[in-house]
Amino acid sequence: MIRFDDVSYRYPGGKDVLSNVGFSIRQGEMVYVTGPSGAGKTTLLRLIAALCRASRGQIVVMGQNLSALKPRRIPLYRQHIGLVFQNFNLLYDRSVFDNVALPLVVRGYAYADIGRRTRAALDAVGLLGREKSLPLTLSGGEQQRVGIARAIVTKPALILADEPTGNLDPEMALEVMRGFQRFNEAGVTVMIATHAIDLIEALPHRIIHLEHGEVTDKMPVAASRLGASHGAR
Ligand SMILES: Nc1ncnc2c1ncn2[C@@H]1O[C@H](COP(=O)(O)OP(=O)(O)OP(=O)(O)O)[C@@H](O)[C@H]1O
Repeated sequence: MIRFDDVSYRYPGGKDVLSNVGFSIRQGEMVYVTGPSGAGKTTLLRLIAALCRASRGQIVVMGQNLSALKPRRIPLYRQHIGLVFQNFNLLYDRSVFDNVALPLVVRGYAYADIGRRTRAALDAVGLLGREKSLPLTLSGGEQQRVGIARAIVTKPALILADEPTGNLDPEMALEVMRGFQRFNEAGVTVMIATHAIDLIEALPHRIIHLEHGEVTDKMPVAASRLGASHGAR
């Protein structure tokens, strides 16, 4: 589904923020990208979403070599990807329904299809009853679930989520992570950049851990376990 071969990336005028990164992800996998602030997690997801282009190396996603992807083909490529952001990126003067329906409207779906698909996406995140609400009348966890419904409404093969629980309390964060798990169980490949090591320890996971822009075997340790080992001493 995703293959990185010796990929490096530098922002214009800067130094490498990703260096010689290599990994592959099979269709249907659920992968967390971890690492300290500035390690390159967001950059990695941006490369997969074709929001930027590798400076060196090769990235192949869903059979598409991204270095060879023509700019005019990028919107079509992105139709297969659902993007979820930390700050929800909702339109606050539009209803929950309108927010979720937006990708379908942009893509010119028929009116009846828009209603059916939007309600199915809202149902999948447990928000069917809130379609007429404005986002600000929802809790943080519910707003993030609106963002997730919008990301899945086009039935993407791949979901990329950048720190999706960063603005949520632990209970809501777990609920959101479990939602991603359910989509993964339905066959969607999911990749989530997160600091929330404690949270993902409780969930089935594969981790790609970054340090200073490099993939490393050195795994993060949950704060809860650090506490336990201090207690044992
Ligand atoms: N637009 C930009 N121009 C120049 N440098 C950038 C830009 N965006 C990010 N960087 C740098 O690239 C490095 C990796 O940033 P990135 O946002 O990918 O890290 P991250 O692991 O997602 O961090 P965080 O957990 O804080 O979100 C950082 O050193 C950052 O300062």
